[in-house]
Amino acid sequence: MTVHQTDQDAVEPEILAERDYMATCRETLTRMRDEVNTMLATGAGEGDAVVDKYFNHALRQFRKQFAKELADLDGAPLFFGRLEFPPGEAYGNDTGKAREASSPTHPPDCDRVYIGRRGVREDDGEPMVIDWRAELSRAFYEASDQDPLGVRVRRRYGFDNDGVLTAFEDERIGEQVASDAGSGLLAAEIERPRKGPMRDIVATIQPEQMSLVRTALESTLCIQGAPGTGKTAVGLHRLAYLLYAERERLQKEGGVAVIGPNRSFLAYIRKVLPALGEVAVSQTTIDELTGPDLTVERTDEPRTARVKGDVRMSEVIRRHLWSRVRPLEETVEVKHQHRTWRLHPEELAEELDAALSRNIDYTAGRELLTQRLAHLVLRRMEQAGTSGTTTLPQLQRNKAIGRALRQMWPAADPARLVFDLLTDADQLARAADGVLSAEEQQDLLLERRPRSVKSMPWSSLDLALLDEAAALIERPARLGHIVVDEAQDLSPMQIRAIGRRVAISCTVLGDLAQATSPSAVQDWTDVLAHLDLPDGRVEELTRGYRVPAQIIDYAARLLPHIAPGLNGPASFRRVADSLHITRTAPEGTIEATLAACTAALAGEGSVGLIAADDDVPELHQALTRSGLPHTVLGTGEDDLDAERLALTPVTLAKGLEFDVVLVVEPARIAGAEQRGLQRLYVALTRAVSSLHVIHADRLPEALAPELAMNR
Ligand SMILES: Nc1ncnc2c1ncn2[C@@H]1O[C@H](COP(=O)(O)OP(=O)(O)OP(=O)(O)O)[C@@H](O)[C@H]1O
Repeated sequence: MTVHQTDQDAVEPEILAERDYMATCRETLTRMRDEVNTMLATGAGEGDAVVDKYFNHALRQFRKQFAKELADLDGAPLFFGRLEFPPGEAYGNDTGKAREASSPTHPPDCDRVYIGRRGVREDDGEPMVIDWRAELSRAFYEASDQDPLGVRVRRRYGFDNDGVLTAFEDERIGEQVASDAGSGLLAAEIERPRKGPMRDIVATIQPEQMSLVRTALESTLCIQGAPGTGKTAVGLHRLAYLLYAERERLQKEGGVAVIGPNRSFLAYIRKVLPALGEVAVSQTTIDELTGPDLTVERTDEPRTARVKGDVRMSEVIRRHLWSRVRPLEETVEVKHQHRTWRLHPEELAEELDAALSRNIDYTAGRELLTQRLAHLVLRRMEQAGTSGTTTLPQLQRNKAIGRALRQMWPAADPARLVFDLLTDADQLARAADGVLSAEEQQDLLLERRPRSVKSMPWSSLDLALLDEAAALIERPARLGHIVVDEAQDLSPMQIRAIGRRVAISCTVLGDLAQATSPSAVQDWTDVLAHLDLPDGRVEELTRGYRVPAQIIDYAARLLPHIAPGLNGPASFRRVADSLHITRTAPEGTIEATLAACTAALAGEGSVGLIAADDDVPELHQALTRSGLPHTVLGTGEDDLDAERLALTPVTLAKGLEFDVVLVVEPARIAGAEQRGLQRLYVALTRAVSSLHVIHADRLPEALAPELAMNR
């Protein structure tokens, strides 16, 4: 492998040439975007304003979207790799492009393919940069000595913090020279100081990750992986890939969505898909999905949470809803045009049975019954020769039929249904008989019944119950593909809520060792069953990229206590001096923390100060008093761009990462909840470069001081 690097004084001619080509590509991209904007402004190609109104609207929408996709993102490099093929192999021989020494893509002796975040084309349509998702780009990630895929040389570029091309590594494929090609640039990319939200990994995505990214749309994947193995990155890149490969089909099936645990997490990942050219993906939390107009105001006790999250609740809700449907014991008198038609109880029961036997959802069944009752009357009228101009819709609006329907098949409100189950022991007992034990029913009931449904303080798990009820009443709209991150914390009922919205497939990401919710599923096959996608595959990522070996080994001491069946990841990197543990006197913790923050801010990159939720206000005050600028996560906009130091309540730390992490008082984190050790494992695995643990209280046993040496 040849590595080329600029030094300050002399820039290699080849690097200069590559920079020139980058500049040309950038100019072309700007031109492409300007053209689209001009077409938008002038309405070029649009038809008549009245006759072609809808066509014009669609064309404008398409162009607006395209202009957004062509936006040049913060000067991100337009290509990050290059492949050399024998002449004619990549582009064919009749591309209309003459082979000349000066042409970057068509020199005399080869075809060169530049790989980037999006495709860039010359005015005549010739490709200048190929989208990383195109078939031609596959070889960049997969070509090996054993299977060169036609590639002679693979080049990877290195960039400085301002996105200026400063280095490249060449790898001759098929020459069987042992090398760790790309690993230098991969380590540099991982260690590049962070500021603000997560970035894409498209330049350095690894083979084991790429094979998951490129898995066909039909396949549902559950990806288990230790912290920092790239699950989130893989999920987001898979979505970008699927949108490229199957855009029309996905649009037809309702589009795509990403579901994350909370808004802080979504703020953290929000820039990855736009950087890959995908600007229109909805990113939402599980609570927003299940309770779009409601706010979570309460957390359930672990015992209650376990019952509420349990899949048996679906049966309780189903029974409760359908128990409202019942035959009428009295005759219904339908008055129409001065005559009265009588519907007797046995006829009503027959119509009800017929509607029920269709097995359709509650609202559709209700409509069907109205129709059948109206039809029954109309038939009578016809038999008597008195139907005249009477129509079915007229009879459906008849008051007596409406009243009968309200008694036999009352309209249902999901909030009311769940409210009744959680506050009325008798109604719950009827619906849960033989499904939940008496103790479980007791665990479900609220201690004090709120005055009305409107004043009910809902918990996150309640929202999944509401969603279950709502879906029985009327099926929700579906999406082509859904990516679910941090899925280890979802309850079976929450997973069902996602499953019923999936039209084609799902990518589910998580780490069972990081499960902190008492109602969480225990295993990935159960997740697939609750999604109703039993043919999905469980995959595992085992190579850790984020966390240096010393830190992950330290955190992994907790694994036997929190997830005995799981191994820690094999870390890709060791970073000298990456783990520090400081024991202070109780009155010295705040001071030591402030000193550690100051020291961390003197270096580069992001700093995460992670503490038990209850300790955050005091730390916030101390940081403010000391004049240390910081963001407190979970308090509004979660603007990770604004400050380098993020004070992070530990319950919001999942999925995030920082160059330097300070964890304050592990014992308080571990002691704050039933799965506190899992929570601590999450906190200890957020660091890219260094972890500093500060404590006055005794450390949890697995992290005992005699084992925890400073390194
Ligand atoms: N191939 C790669 N190239 C460069 N960086 C990578 C690669 N794979 C992962 N990373 C980086 O490693 C870090 C961890 O990735 P990610 O957040 O996707 O991991 P995760 O498995 O979801 O972790 P967690 O379980 O903690 O949520 C991120 O900064 C990501 O950019």
